[in-house]
Amino acid sequence: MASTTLICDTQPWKDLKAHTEDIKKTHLRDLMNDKERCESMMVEFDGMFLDYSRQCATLETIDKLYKLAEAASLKQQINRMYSGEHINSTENRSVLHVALRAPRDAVINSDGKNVVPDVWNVLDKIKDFSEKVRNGSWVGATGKPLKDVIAIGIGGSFLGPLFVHAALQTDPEAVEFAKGRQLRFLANVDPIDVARNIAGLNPETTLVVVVSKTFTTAETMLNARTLREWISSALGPSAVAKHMVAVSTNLTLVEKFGIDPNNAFAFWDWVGG
Ligand SMILES: O=P(O)(O)OC[C@H]1O[C@](O)(CO)[C@@H](O)[C@@H]1O
Repeated sequence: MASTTLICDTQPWKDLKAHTEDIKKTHLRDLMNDKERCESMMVEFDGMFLDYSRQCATLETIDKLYKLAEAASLKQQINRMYSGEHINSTENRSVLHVALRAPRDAVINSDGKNVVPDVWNVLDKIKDFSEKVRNGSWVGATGKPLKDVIAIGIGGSFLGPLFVHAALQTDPEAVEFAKGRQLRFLANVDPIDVARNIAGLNPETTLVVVVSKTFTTAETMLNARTLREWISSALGPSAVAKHMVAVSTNLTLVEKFGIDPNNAFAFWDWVGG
């Protein structure tokens, strides 16, 4: 059973709080002169290098943080997450975004079912579709390859894709593949933003991706309907199946909206919205 003690009432919290007052008296420049400290605050794993030595923290701080993690039962909580327990108590569900990046042979259960094979089915489907768009074998209603993408979504359904986009902007291979293509984000209901998003784009060569966990979010659905109209008024209603795809947990609503279920990329309740 979960502890009812608030973390701020524990001794490790109080120790850390007192320690922060001490550390404020030391300038970062002096901390950086401590070679042992700096070397201990750099780690490398699998080609990734993390240097957290430029924080106002000493080895004693790290020790106190570990003690706090122990008091919070951090390891046990991580294990509960990985084993699919309903740790999101307000929504009574598992929290398994880790399953989205698990290897094919991993076993991660939610409500008694290994979710990893479903994840890989969708990842393979996304790869297959995006490769067709990239190599031009997926064509729009008038037979032209799709070169530009508008991503509709708000909140996490906007920030997640934006994060990946920002990260890849400095990757030379991604930059090369993105040449001649535009990716735009439509993340609010300001009509000026819609106008700005579609300015200079041709519906014949544009793909619209609607990202919404629920597929009911008012702002997202309004923007999705506006762009559905943009496409169908230019190319006819049947063009929607070629020019709009969705990422959602609610495949019933996706289909009702007019998006081909074959071009709907599912995810699950246990992914945070
Ligand atoms: O992905 P959805 O269901 O469209 O929701 C978008 C956003 O709206 C919220 O539900 C509420 O702002 C966020 O949690 C979420 O990121």
